Amino acid sequence: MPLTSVPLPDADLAFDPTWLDAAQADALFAALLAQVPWETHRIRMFGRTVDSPRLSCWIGDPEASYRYSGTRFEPRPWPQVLAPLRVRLREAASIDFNSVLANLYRDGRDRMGWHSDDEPELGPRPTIASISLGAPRRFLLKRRDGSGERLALELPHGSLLLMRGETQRHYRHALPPTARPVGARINLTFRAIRTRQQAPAPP
Ligand SMILES: O=C(O)CCC(=O)C(=O)O
Ligand SMILES: [Fe+2]
Repeated sequence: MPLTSVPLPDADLAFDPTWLDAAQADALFAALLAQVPWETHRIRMFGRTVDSPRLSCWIGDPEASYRYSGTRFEPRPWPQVLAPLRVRLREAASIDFNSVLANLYRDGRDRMGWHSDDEPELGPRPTIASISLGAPRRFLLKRRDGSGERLALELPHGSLLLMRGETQRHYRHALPPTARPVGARINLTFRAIRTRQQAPAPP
């Protein structure tokens, strides 16, 4: 299926529920589960540093280090299985993604709280390409201005969601826990990090 635009005011979302076919998605899920050095990231929440309620791994080109939630992450090298995906995404989104945050939600208790992907390294209008594998989970977007504008999207195995333009500026997103018995889910959020060489000169 082609990427189709998802209507949401002042956001720019494009979605393809079957971007990867089932066989590709199955193979990728199994390879990532086995090969990625999954770890518990420490994140800052309400002034305290706590364990993130999921497993993660920051992967990228050597210069693509990233600071989020008060911690600096040096990238792990790209696993082989992600190389063709990176090429295909570059064509689909016209962006040369140099890094990816991989997340493993072990079961329905693992989750991600409300946030925007608005770190300065991402630039003012970042494109983020989010691939979901494994158990389908609900992804929520909520407008930051308190107007109540919101959207829920079910992200199935093999789907691709692009968040572009002003989406991060106007919306937060979250992956809530679920009481339903669900299996593991892997999410890959490809990002283009501005490296020191590309950063604009200070005034
Ligand atoms: O798991 C997801 O679908 C979203 C993850 C996310 O928003 C993030 O890692 O920044
Ligand atoms: Fe995010």
